[in-house]
This record gives sequence, C-alpha cells and structure tokens, in this order.
Amino acid sequence: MEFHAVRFPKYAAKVLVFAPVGAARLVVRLLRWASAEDGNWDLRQAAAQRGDADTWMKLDARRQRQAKWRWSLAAGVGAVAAAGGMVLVFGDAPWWWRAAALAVGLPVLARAGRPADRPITDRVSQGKTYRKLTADLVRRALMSLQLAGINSAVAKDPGAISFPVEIHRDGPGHLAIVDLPYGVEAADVIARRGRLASGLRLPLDQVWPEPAPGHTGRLALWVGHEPASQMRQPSWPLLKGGQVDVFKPFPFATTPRMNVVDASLMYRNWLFGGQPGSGKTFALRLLALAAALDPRAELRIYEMKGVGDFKALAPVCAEYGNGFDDDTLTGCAQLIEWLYEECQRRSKRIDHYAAAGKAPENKVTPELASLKGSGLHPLVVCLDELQELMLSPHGRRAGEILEKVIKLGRALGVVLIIGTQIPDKDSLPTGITRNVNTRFCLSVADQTANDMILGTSQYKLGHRATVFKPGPPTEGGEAGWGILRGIGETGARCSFYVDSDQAARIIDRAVTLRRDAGTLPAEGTQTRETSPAYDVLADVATVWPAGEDAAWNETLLELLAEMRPEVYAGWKPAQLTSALSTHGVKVGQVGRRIDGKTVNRRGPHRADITTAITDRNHKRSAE
Ligand SMILES: Nc1ncnc2c1ncn2[C@@H]1O[C@H](COP(=O)(O)OP(=O)(O)OP(=O)(O)O)[C@@H](O)[C@H]1O
Repeated sequence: MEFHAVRFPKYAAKVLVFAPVGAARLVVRLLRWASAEDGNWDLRQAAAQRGDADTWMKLDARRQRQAKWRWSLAAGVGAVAAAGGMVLVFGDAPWWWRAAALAVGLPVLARAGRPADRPITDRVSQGKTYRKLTADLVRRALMSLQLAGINSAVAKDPGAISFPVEIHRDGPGHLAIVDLPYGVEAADVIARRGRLASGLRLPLDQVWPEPAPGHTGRLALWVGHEPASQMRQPSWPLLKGGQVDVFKPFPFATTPRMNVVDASLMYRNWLFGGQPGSGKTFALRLLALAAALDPRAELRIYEMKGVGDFKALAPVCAEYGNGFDDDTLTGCAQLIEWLYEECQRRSKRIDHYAAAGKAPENKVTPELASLKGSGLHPLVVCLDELQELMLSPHGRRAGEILEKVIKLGRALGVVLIIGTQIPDKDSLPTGITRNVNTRFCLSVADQTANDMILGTSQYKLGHRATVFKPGPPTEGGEAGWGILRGIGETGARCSFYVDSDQAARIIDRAVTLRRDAGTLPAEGTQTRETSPAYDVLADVATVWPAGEDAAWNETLLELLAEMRPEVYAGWKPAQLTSALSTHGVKVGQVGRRIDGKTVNRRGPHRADITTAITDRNHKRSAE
C-alpha cells in the first residue's frame, strides 16, 4: 500500500495523459461496433472474391439488420453520456459527485488509453525489496548469525531477544531497538552485517546495525525501504549558492536515513582515513570547498598523491602543492614549520586582544577573525596523503612540529585537515592522532587501521568502517561512506558528493566572494609571512668553533643564538639534531674532557657539515 501511496503523483500524471487517448479509442470502438462491419467481414470478403454476389447481398443485409439496432443503442449510450456530462459540468450536482465521476471515469478512460506494455501502476514485484521489519524477522536474522551466545540463549528462552521499544518507522525505513541476550554485545552483531543482511534477505546497504545508547548489548537496527545506493542522496546544499561561516555548521554528510549531518571547522582538527577508493579525498575536498566559501579563511593545501584532485581550489589558495617529489615534500615540511611559527605569532596576538578584553577564553572569536589586520583570520590547512611526507626524510621533524601545531592551533584559528591512506604509527604519529578531535574513517581493511583513525576501542564498541566496500557506487562500492566521530553521535555517514566540475564551479563563486572581500590571493604569489629566513647548515658552518672536528649541540646553539637570537634562541639540542638530519647530517656522541673526566654529549662532526654543504651546492648547480 505504502509502495503505491508514494507513487500516487506519478499515477495521477499518467492518468491525465492517457485518459483523452482512452476516450478517443472508446468512441472509435463504439462506432466500429455499431457499424457491425467486423461481424461477417471475412465471409463477405470471401463471397466478393468468388464473385458470389447473391451470398454477399444476403450477408450484407444481415449486417445492416444488426447495425440498425446497434446504431440506435449507440446513439442512446451517446445521448446518456452527453447528458450525464452536461449535468456534471453545468448542473448543480454536489462537488463530490463530480469528483466521484472523475475518480471513476478518468482511470477507466486511462486504462483504455494506455499502451499495452505500460501499466498505470508500477508492479510491486519490480520495486526494491521492501520488507516491513517485524520482531520475528529480526529474531530469525539474529539467529542466522550463528552466534553461540544468541542461539543458546534463545533455545532456553524464546524471549531472550527483546525489544524495549516497539519496532517503528523512522525516516525512510524501520528502526528496531533490540536488547540482545545477556553477554552478547551489539558489536558482535555489527561485525556480521553481511550475515545479518542475508538473514533478512536484503542487500547489504539496506541494513544498518549500530550500537544503541544504554548498554553494550543494545542494538539499533535500522532497515531502509531501499538500499542506500538506490536512494538518491540530495545534492550538496551549497552546490548552487550560499556562503559559509567557518564558525557555524554547514552540511557535510547524510545518514543512512538521509538526514543531513552538519559539520564545522573552527576549533577543530580533522583526520580522514581510508584505503584507496574509499572516497577520502572527495570527503576532505568537501571541507576545503566549504572553507573556500568563507572569504575570510586562508587556505593552504598540499595533496601528496599528485593527481590534482584539489587543483580546482588553487586560485583561492594562499599556498598549493601537488605531488610527492622532493620539492613538494620540502614545501610541505616548510609549511609545517611556518605553521608552528604562525601559532606562536597568533598566540602573542591573542594575548594582546585578551588583555584588551576582546578574546574571552583566549580564543579567536568571530569578531577577531573578521577584523582586518588582527592576523587572526581562520587558517585552514589541508594535507592529503600525509603518509608521503611522514615516510620521507622530513617525516620525523614534520611529525613532531605538526603535533605541536595541532595542540596549539585549535584556539588560534588554525584548522588542520589531514588525510591518510596508511594510518600506522610511522605514517601517522600517534601524537597527531591523539590530538585530533574530529575523525572520519572511511572504508579500511582491518581493526588496527580502524582504531588508529577513530581512536582506541572504537572497533570493539562496534564502530567499524571495515564493513564498507571501497570503490565508487557505480561499481557496487560504498565510496563516501564512513564512520564519523566527534560530531554528534558516532555513526555511519556518507559525505556529500561533489565532482570535480562542480568543485570548479563552486570555486568560481569563492573567487568572486574573495575578490569582493579583498582576500583573493594574487595569482602566482604564494606568500608566507615568515620570520627572518635562516639556513641552519650555513649558520652552523659560520659559528663553528675554530680548530674543532666535532662540537656539542649545546655549544653550537649558544653560538647560534648569539648570532641570530630571533631564530635560535630557545632551541633545544634535539631540535638542532633534527634540523641537521633533514640535510643528511648525522649527529653522534662527542666526547670532551671536562675537569679531567670525559663527558659525552650529542653533536655533529665538522666534516659532515662540509660534505652536506658541498652536496647541496652540487645538487643546486645540477638543477
Ligand atoms: N560521497 C561519495 N558519493 C559517491 N561517490 C563517491 C563519493 N566519494 C567518492 N566517490 C567516488 O569514489 C571514487 C574514489 O574517491 P576518492 O578519490 O576520494 O578515494 P580515495 O579514498 O581518496 O582514494 P585514493 O586513496 O586512491 O585517492 C571517486 O572517483 C568518486 O567518484
């Protein structure tokens, strides 16, 4: 019934189209019948071909006799129909008479008018498999999972699976809240989503088990009327128009029930993880597009896969890098260093505004973000495929600094958005994972990857992005689907889909917004406001203590700080070690005799510094 109810407007339109055709057809049929031509047509034809005029005359006389009464009957029917029509149209019959006549008459006419192969109503058997969720069905499906805990409990007590709330309609589907037998966890069921779907005889993406609040044995099983892949996700509400305020929520994804989930950028850091084809880049790009639609937000993007998924955004970026070559990775590492300095600059500015009473809680406010010259405008930095940087020689230091930036940046208007394919601890330092507050885990291969992205124990709690199939929906995959944690309740979400052409059109709008606001970066100028430039190799060589083959980091730092306090003041020895290591200089133990005793501390050898400088000069002249 419900199936037909939703299709009523479609049926009504079809009826209106086919009814006039049907009326004409019926009139033609009536006239043919009245003329009685069809009755002995074949016999008359045969007689005519034989030249048997006598028989033909007899047959035709018979036809005429028949036609006579049929014509009178047809005329009668015509007169009654015409009179009835006149009364309905011009008479003072009550409105519901007319409505009833239309309700009965039009479908009859439409039935006569429709082509034989196009029924007015859709056949239910052709529709999607729709199954009203009943307690019996859920029980049967749960039993089919072959979970010992469920089956043995139900064998003893058929009421071991209970429903604290009656199964009810919830959006375009039904929701069953299920209390599983004692000791069975909702997570055990969620891990067997495929079997559960089989038990319900439904496609996988129509069956959405999730942990329900209350206790770990409580399952929220939502079953859609249609598979998610067949439900048309609405297009991104910001596709055609609109602006974003990064301090306010904007649409980001939909739930399986097609409810819109809003996301926000300010005071957040995002981590996107997933295997190739999971839709990670598209989801991350959606956030970048949203940021582009706030003309105050400065965008800096590095995509280290090198395919140019973010190229459309380049015109609005203050900095954009694409690739995994040495230069791009170095650029990204320098951006991270710059971010850390920027955080320090911003925290001084915040102090200044806090003292003036303009930054309560020592946080960037929308007012400060909009204030030209405050230096506290939103800064959105996207680093996609971060594993490329982390696994490069820049990785260690970049990881350390990025962790600091994540910790500091949130209150300072710096939003970091990170995407990675490989979330192991070398590709994504745990210091970073621990400090992000919003995570979107798309299809991943295993529990480890799941928990690296979503956080410890999430897999155990039933938040499992392993259930999603990678690949675009056109090929049966579930790209765009993932578990979103940190915004509202943790659960399965599908990010809005915006293809590259649409992205380019959105950026056209963003360019206009930024041109009007005076924030469009001038073409070809990728600027970073920086501290005075420094070259650690050259600086170390300059301050090198005369006559020494090796020197302690501490000694060097003292000399460096004297030479360039604005750069080196406050550096820790480990910082010098890692700065030198990015240039290939190894820092080892250096022994010195102090008060007659040998003291070992870390430091570089002069020869290594000289070699590194020579190598660099060679490389530069080769380029
Ligand atoms: N939300 C979505 N809805 C529908 N299709 C999507 C969605 N997101 C992505 N896709 C499709 O899936 C494909 C893969 O997406 P994407 O390139 O973002 O994957 P990825 O996880 O970044 O993969 P890789 O790591 O290889 O770059 C895209 O070509 C796109 O067509």
